[in-house]
Amino acid sequence: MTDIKPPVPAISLKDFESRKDEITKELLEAAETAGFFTLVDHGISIEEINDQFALSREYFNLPHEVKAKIPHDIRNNNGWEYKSQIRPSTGQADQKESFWLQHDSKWPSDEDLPNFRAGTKKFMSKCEGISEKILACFSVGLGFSEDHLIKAMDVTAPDNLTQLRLIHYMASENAAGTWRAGNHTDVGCLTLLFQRDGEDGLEICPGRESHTDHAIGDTFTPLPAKTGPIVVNIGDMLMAWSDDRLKANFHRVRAKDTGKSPDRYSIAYFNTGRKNVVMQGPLKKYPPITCGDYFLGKTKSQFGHNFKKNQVNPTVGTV
Ligand SMILES: O=C(O)CCC(=O)C(=O)O
Ligand SMILES: [Fe+2]
Repeated sequence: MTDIKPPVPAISLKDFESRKDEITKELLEAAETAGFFTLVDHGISIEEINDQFALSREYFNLPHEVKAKIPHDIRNNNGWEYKSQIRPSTGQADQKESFWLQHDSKWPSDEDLPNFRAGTKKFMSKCEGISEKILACFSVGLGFSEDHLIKAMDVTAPDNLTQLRLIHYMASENAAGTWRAGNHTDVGCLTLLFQRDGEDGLEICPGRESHTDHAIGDTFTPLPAKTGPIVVNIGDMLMAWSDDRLKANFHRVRAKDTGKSPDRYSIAYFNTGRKNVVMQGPLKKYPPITCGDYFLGKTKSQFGHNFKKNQVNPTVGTV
């Protein structure tokens, strides 16, 4: 098998403190162009990643009635959803199930799923540590104080909106005409995505950013799935917050048009500004808006509430 080189830069976080300036440069360059990069030497071991995927698989293997004890709640976007997310770009439900979590959201009991809560929270903390490093670099790069974006996404604050999302795309056959995840940009600030060897399907579209349209008909490039490197991308909120300097680019997940596609599991950690924090870029390109208004407005449109195809957010771009 040929080893396909990922079409985005791999950025090492090794010796972060002493190499911060150099890393900041690399992160900015990637975020201002592809809007995607991978992180290596980030401090989460392959074993820790595999352990979290094992917990995720155990969760999705539960009977539907058990998962339905914590249904997706549009008010806070937490809980379990099954084939219910409609992307404005496709008008169809994504062929997947997912479980959205926050530290203080509803969790499956230890009787239903032993060790899930403790293990997953530990994983979330690891994601927080990595996110803080990247957010510190972006803060400085954008001309804010180093802790500007970190404070705005502080997961210990009661109004925090940052979430972990476990995702399971079911195995399929001859999937032409369906989408595992239709073209979209992420709503929040900074997404950390974990994938597993052999479970390809993610495709990205550098140069096609959220404030244009849905990238329909554009050429997407596969980003092969690998256990270890973290795929990172910029979301709409950080694009607006940076006066469009950092790009929230389109991506999607596909199964094979013909033949079998195995199950795909992915884990996304979505850093999002806190509900009551007012976001505005250093150049004030857009009017100030609270992260809560921005985020909930966009999220609702994807779960059948206030859904309008090609809806345009008055502040910035498409949803
Ligand atoms: O599963 C993936 O690889 C991508 C998921 C994604 O893009 C999302 O949930 O926003
Ligand atoms: Fe996404």
